[in-house]
Amino acid sequence: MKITDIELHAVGVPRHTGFVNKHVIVRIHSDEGTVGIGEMSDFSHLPRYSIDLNDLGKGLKSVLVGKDPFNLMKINQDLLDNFPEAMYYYEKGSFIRNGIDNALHDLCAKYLNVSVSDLLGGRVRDKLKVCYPIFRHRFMEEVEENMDVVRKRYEQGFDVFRLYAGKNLDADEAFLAKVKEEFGSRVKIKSYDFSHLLNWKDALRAVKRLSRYDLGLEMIESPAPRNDFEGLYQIRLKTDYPISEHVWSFKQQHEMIKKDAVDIFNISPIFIGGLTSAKKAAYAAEVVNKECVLGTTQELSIGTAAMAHLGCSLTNIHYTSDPTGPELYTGDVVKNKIIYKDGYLHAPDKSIKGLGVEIDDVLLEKYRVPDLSWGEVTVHQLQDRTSDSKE
Ligand SMILES: O=C(O)C(=O)C[C@@H](O)[C@H](O)C(=O)O
Ligand SMILES: [Mg+2]
Ligand SMILES: [Mg+2]
Repeated sequence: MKITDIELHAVGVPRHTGFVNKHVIVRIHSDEGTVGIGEMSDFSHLPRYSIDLNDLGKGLKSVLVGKDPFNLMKINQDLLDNFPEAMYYYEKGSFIRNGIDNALHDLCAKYLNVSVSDLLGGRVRDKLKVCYPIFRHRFMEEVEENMDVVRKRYEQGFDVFRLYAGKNLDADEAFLAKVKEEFGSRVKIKSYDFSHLLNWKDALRAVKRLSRYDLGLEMIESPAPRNDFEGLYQIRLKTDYPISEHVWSFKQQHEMIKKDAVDIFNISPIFIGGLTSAKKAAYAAEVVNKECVLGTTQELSIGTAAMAHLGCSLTNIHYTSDPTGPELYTGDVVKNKIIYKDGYLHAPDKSIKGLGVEIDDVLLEKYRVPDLSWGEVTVHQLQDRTSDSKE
């Protein structure tokens, strides 16, 4: 089989917070007539430049057209040559590689008439426990807004949440106290995510203060600046809570392994550049006896389906994971959205070939945007995924 063409479609999908995220939906065509779909998720992260999709399409065609899609390892090497990994969390080249790699998995699985799960080593589970994100408080009045989010999502079946913390500890503390008072042990807050905003000592002080409201805390995420391996190591020695960090490059993961800087690797195909690379990162974690959680950039259903297949194939996931994108957005671009029930992300049925989701062309047109250009957004909005313009 040979790749014959690549399609890239930019879409802008609003979240329930009003924040609009731009993604690129991928189609990879082959000379067998089989078409693979993928998703370059959430370009709406800093740095504040945008990619010209016409130029990107030409570049990807020059790399991929004529190649056998089953040569996944070689194609991933070629993609890395063209879109090298960087020591940066939101490297857009990783998003590009991810969209191509998950589309190639869809294409190959469809050609073999199997599920993507069968290309990833099969399943150890059919669903993943996940948590709903509570975005960062900047102002005290956001506490009640976030309590409403917990109430609404609890009614929907989510009983585990994660808190982005550290900008307004008074508000964080007030929120946790309210959750404990109103929900008791019915709701769990599985992590405080400091998003690399604090140095490790400030994060440690915040952990000591907020863990007075330990509502089932599983981990502390990103409690030091990006690539501060010493800082992760220091806080890891000084708190009983497991430390987790996102994996955004193999060099970074290697440094964290050498430093013994974390307990948990937070692995998302989007940040490491695809399912193929995410498997490598998860297996490296297993080799050094570290746990993984499936992270997220908050993908649409195509990207989330790829992550569900991956997460259900991994043996070293025992904490609550994060992919809830289809529940955060007001829309999607597929005919059959990913299913969440009782706080679990359900992987697509293995009897459905490929990723198990199908593009809805009407919705694709509904959400289509001309490019990945930036609108008027503030750093606060970008960091906390909100349309609220209070500064
Ligand atoms: O765990 C994290 O860190 C995130 O989920 C980062 C968020 O910014 C995510 O990428 C989002 O877009 O909500
Ligand atoms: Mg995080
Ligand atoms: Mg994101």
